[in-house]
Amino acid sequence: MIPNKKILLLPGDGIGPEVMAEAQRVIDWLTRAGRVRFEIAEDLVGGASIDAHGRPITDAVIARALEADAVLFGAVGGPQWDAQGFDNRPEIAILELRKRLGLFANLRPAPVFDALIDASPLKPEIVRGLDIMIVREAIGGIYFGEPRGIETLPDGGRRGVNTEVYTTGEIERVARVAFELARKRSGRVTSVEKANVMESGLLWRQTVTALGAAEYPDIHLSHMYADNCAMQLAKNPRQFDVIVTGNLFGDILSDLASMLTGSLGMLPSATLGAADGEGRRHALYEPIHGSAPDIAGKGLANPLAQILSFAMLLRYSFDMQEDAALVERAVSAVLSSGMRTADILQAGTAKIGTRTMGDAVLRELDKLGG
Ligand SMILES: NC(=O)c1ccc[n+]([C@@H]2O[C@H](COP(=O)([O-])OP(=O)(O)OC[C@H]3O[C@@H](n4cnc5c(N)ncnc54)[C@H](O)[C@@H]3O)[C@@H](O)[C@H]2O)c1
Ligand SMILES: CC(C)[C@H](C(=O)O)[C@@H](O)C(=O)O
Ligand SMILES: [Mg+2]
Repeated sequence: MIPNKKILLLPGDGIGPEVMAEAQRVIDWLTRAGRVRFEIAEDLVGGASIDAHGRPITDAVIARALEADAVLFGAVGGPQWDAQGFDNRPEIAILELRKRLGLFANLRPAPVFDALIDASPLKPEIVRGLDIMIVREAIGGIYFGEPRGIETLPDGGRRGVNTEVYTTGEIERVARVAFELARKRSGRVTSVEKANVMESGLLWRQTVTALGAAEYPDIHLSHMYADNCAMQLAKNPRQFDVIVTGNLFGDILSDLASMLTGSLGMLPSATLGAADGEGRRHALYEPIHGSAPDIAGKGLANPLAQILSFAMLLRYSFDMQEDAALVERAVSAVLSSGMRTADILQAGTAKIGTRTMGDAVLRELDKLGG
């Protein structure tokens, strides 16, 4: 008998548990409908783990994540843990998970739902049908490069150091993910760096160019400096399909891209490792937003990025395309019915909270697939 797939839920802090609860209800709905049978476990990360264990993530949680077929992550962080110090901050949990699971490719799709065209700050004709995919390198670059740290100088001043490092191997493996995705989409990749200023950016450009020429001559590859890319995303996002970029630029550009779709509360992500000989790979799914301390505990958070992250989990980890599409269609239908959390509020729509949005998704699931 095929064993049940194991999913580890890591809700985290702030709005993390609030939005995870709604994703969990979607999992429960699919289970009741007889469509899935998962073994679900849950554990602590971030500030919640600091409170319980003194550390943002324990070895036991890393071991459970390594053993799981997929991890669904909420968000970590919050001002109440600032006093912990930099080396014990909640954010270490997600960085450590990505690193220890070898999750080098962070896929951040930014599709514009038809119902949210008016929620975008850009004109309807610019955002209608827009569907950008940012592929962000997730375990290298300036986030992890050495040397790093803060040191005291002889004159009593201090020096903060971080180092951007990329090897050709790290660049090639994430670029390959972008090229492969582009083959199934429009056949266009834009590679983004600062090759005009940084040696790591120059190596990035040379490596992506060489890989494209050698293995992906059918893909139209272009290059752009990261600062220009930020401007072009706000001005003319239709020129982009797949964007591939490093860790820091990908973090910033995906938050920017989220606003084209109406809200940061809408964007899911998948962070994938390399497949082994049997096609098995580690994977973690999470919204791109954080723990939103300003609205945490108020029941106001938009749970759709978390629910759509679960849909990505079904798609990428379990190849359950129909179930993933069902969840995405339910989200789309909810938006078409005018339901809006405060972050995507538009003229003429009424504000609802996290739970009511979750209820609405379940109702649409009943209608579409019950
Ligand atoms: N992967 C993660 O766990 C992750 C990601 C980003 C930030 N963080 C952490 O989260 C904390 C807060 O960071 P921040 O304020 O810069 O970014 P944030 O993404 O938490 O919030 C930015 C703004 O967007 C709003 N927002 C975010 N998600 C929302 C949602 N689902 N529904 C409605 N509104 C939403 C917030 O209310 C806030 O105004 C920090 O500790 C940060 O390090 C964690
Ligand atoms: C919390 C932080 C470490 C994280 C990142 O910078 O990768 C977040 O901003 C994200 O986008 O997932
Ligand atoms: Mg971010």
